[in-house]
Formats: sequence, structure tokens, C-alpha cells
Amino acid sequence: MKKFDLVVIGGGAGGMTTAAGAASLGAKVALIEKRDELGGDCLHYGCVPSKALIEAANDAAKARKAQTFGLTSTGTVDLEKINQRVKKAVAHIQEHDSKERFTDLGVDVFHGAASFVDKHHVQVDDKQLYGNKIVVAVGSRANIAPIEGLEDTGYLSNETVFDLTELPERMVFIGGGLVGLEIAQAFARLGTAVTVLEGGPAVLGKEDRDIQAKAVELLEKELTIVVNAQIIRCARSAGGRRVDYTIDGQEYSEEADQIFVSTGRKPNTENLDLERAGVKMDERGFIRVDDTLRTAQPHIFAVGDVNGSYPFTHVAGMEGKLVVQNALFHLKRKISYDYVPWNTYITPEIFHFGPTQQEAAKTGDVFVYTAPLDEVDRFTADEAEEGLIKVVTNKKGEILGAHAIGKGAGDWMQVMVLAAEKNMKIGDLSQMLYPYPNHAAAIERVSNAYWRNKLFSGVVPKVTAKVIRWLP
Ligand SMILES: Cc1cc2nc3c(=O)[nH]c(=O)nc-3n(C[C@H](O)[C@H](O)[C@H](O)COP(=O)(O)OP(=O)(O)OC[C@H]3O[C@@H](n4cnc5c(N)ncnc54)[C@H](O)[C@@H]3O)c2cc1C
Ligand SMILES: NC(=O)c1ccc[n+]([C@@H]2O[C@H](COP(=O)([O-])OP(=O)(O)OC[C@H]3O[C@@H](n4cnc5c(N)ncnc54)[C@H](O)[C@@H]3O)[C@@H](O)[C@H]2O)c1
Repeated sequence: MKKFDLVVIGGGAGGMTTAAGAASLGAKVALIEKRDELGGDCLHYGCVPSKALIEAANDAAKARKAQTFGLTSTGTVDLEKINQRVKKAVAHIQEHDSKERFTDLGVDVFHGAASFVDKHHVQVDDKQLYGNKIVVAVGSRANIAPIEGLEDTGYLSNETVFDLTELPERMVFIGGGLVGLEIAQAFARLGTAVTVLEGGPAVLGKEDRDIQAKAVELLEKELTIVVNAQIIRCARSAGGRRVDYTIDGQEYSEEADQIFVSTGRKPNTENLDLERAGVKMDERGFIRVDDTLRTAQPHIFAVGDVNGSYPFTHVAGMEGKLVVQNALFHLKRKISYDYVPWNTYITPEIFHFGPTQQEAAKTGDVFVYTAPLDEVDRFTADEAEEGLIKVVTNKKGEILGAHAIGKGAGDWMQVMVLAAEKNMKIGDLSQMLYPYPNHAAAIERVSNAYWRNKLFSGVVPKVTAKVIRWLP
């Protein structure tokens, strides 16, 4: 039997970061992945294909609009070719996440579904591996809502949608979370008539209210969003497929060629035999961890989607890095989610960092600085003026939260994370130069609003006026 300092189960974002980090420090590491390729959901069925599809859809939407800005292009869509482009992006990144890269680092890579034999032994196919420490990084998958007739009617999920070869004329999306909205808008931009049926009272409910309102206003120009929709059944119909639902007891139906289901995620913990290792799960099957990411067994850790914290690739990576230190050096470093930003890749993008205005207001006095993007020259030049930026501070001007919706916001707002981590104040952000005319000047604009409030109202202008008159 092979013995390892660290056995990592799951070769996605969390598992790969952990395995690579531990091997680079000299640990003897096994990485077990049940699929043929490493990379996990993010690479194969999540972030990468969805972002490639979004980019292609935005190109199609631009091509269709071309005449309005003096170009000619039809914007005709060939979904098979578009999905080839998506697969090319996946294949390219796969090279970086290849088995060879990990074996070169000294990691022993095993393919097969792993399960626990006991607290230190893991079974993969006919092999048993011993792990002094073990990291569970098995991720999550689509949690398909139990809807009458859905299985027989047939549906798409994030695992099958990128194999479509024909663009559907009409699509219904059940579930308006991040997965649903990003892909729904991409199809709308490719030319599909899209309806999103969301069971809850709102979409993008975690966003700042002004950002959410702007996002919904813009999305509704391209697709239909129905909230409080209680799905009762799906069925085949003469026109293709049908979804029946109620709102406040009133029954409605939506016809579609394809139904896409994005009703949340569930952890991949069923077949791991975690109870043999004494690892505890919550009622939904997510692995319980403490703030050092240890499970009920101090030598077994859980990172990424499977621990139910923040289901993002960058969080899985952050957790993996912490676990390398805690597992190999017996440390008790605590995870902090204080500086976790996320982007919603609808168009225009949403950037989210820290508490929203509404959340921060519950904890004390807050100051809010906002600017609409139509006041920032580059957005005007790009004809992308829809959007806004909002920064929430305490009374000292320290950044609590930063939120934006606008073209490329997920990139140009990144500096806000650094500013908050380094305890910079909003005023500091107007002290750096912004090469004219970049999009990040939105941040300059909002930080200038801070100085305008501080300096140019109240007593300061009265004093400076006197000084100016007094000087020769
Ligand atoms: C459509 C979509 C778009 C997304 N877009 C983004 C985005 O833009 N940005 C972002 O930050 N996040 C995004 N996410 C979320 C992101 O994909 C996840 O948060 C991330 O993949 C979690 O990484 P992980 O390592 O925990 O799990 P995964 O990446 O899922 O990796 C888990 C791995 O474990 C393997 N495995 C499972 N069970 C076993 C077993 N018993 N034995 C061996 N191996 C096993 C799986 O095959 C898989 O390869 C998106 C998700 C979806 C669905
Ligand atoms: N840009 C990104 O970083 C990105 C993109 C996609 C996904 N993700 C991650 O993946 C996670 C999962 O996303 P998701 O969209 O699958 O899940 P989610 O939990 O974010 O959204 C699921 C939605 O489906 C709705 N729903 C559930 N059951 C329903 C039903 N029967 N009928 C109608 N609506 C129903 C829920 O109310 C919810 O709004 C996200 O939380 C996010 O962290 C990130």
C-alpha cells in the first residue's frame, strides 16, 4: 500500500491548488480524480465554458448591432461553431491543468472514484492509499429540483448545455441564480427568446439594491424574468416542451424548445463513505468544517464547494492554500472570508465586494459615494454608459464595501479589494493617476465625490476664499 503525507480527493480548483502547493513544499502527495481529466467543474462545465459562451454571445449581439455604428454584419449564429470555440478555450486551459503538470511536480495522480475505508485509508479502484492527512475537495453538482415530469420531458444543465448544436428558438430557465442568469442572457444574446422562472421573490438578491435594480432593468430588455414562480410540472407538448407554474395560485404555462435547470447545487458527498472516517456533514450533505477547515477529524480537511462556504473557484483556491499550511505544518490558521469579492458575468458585469449599503447600514453610520457611469468619459466613448459604482465607507472614509455594474466592472473594480485589504481610505484612491480615458476612472470619480463632500462644502471654501483674497 502506498503511503502519502497528503491524499487529496477531487482534482478541481480546490484539490489542484492543495496538491500543487503541498508537493511544491516537498510533501508526498496523491491526487485522486474520478473523471479522465483534472480541472473540475469550473473548467469543464462551469466558469470557463460559460464565460467563453458569454463572450461569443456578446460578439453576436455586437455584430447584430453593427449597422447602428456604421459597420455591416449579419450576426448569424452557428451554435455548433460557437460551442467549438467554447471547447477550444476549455482544451487550452486543460493543458495547464494536465496530469503531466502534476506528475512533474511530484504528485501521484490516480483516476477513479475515491471512498474512505477508515480514518486514514482511501480506496480508489483496486488500490488503497494511506494518507497521514487527507483533503476532501470533491465539489458540487447541479441540484435538479424535483419537478413532476421533468425527467421525461428532458432538460439541459450546465453539464449538457455546451454540447447543443442548434440554437433553440425558445428556452425556459428554471432558477434565476448566477448559473441561470449568466447562461440565460448569453442565449438571449445569441437570438433565443428566453424566459427565466425564478421561485424566489427576486433575482440577484445578494446585490446592493441599486445595482440589482439596474441589472434587472437591463436584463429585462433582453429576456423575460418571472419571479415567485412555483413550478408545478413539465411536459412534452405539440410545440416542444411546456412548463406549468403558478404565481399567487394563478396558473401559467410557458412553451419552449429547451428547458435549462439551474436550481442550485448539491455536494458530491454521497459515495465517499465519510461515516467510515467519522467526518460529519450537515443536513444537506455539505461537510462541516471549523475555521481552520478541519472536519470532525482533525487530520481530514474539506475545501471548495463541498464545505458549503462560498461556491467560487477563487475561494476554493484560497481555502486550498490555507489547508496546505494547516495540514503540513500542524498550524491552526483561520480562514477569513472578509475580503471575498465576486463577479456576476452578465453583461454589463456586476462586481461585488463587502457589505452592500443596506447591509452596512444595519451595523452603524455609513457613508455612500456613487457615480453613474455616464459621467465617465470612456464609457461614453464606448457607448456603454449604463451602470454605476457605489462605495460604502465608515465615517473615517475606510472602505467597507464596493459595488459596481458596468462594462468590465469585474476587472476595473479589482483595485478596491487591495485598497480595503490595505486599509486605504476612499480619499486615497483619488491620489493615484488614472491614464485617460480608462474605465477605472469611475473609481476616481467616486473618490473625488468624497473630497468634494469633505473639502468643498462647509468651512474650507470660506477659509480658502479669504486666504486667496488676502494673498497679493
Ligand atoms: C455554470 C457555472 C459557472 C460558474 N462560474 C464561476 C465563475 O465565473 N467564477 C467562479 O469563481 N466560480 C464559478 N462557478 C463555481 C465554480 O465552478 C466552483 O465554485 C468551483 O468549481 C469549486 O471548485 P471545487 O474544487 O470545490 O470543485 P470542482 O471544481 O467541482 O472539483 C471537484 C472534483 O472532484 C471530483 N470528484 C468528485 N467526487 C469524487 C470522488 N469520489 N473521487 C474522486 N474525485 C471526485 C470531480 O470529478 C471534480 O473534478 C461556476 C459554476 C457553474 C456551475
Ligand atoms: N460568476 C460567478 O462567479 C458564478 C457563476 C455561476 C455560478 N457561480 C456559483 O455557483 C453557485 C450556484 O449557482 P446556481 O445558480 O446553480 O445556484 P443559486 O443557488 O445561486 O441559484 C439557484 C436559484 O434557483 C432558484 N430555485 C431553486 N429551486 C427552484 C424551483 N424549483 N423553481 C424555480 N426556481 C428555483 C433559487 O431560488 C435560486 O435563485 C453560485 O452560488 C455561485 O457561487 C458563480
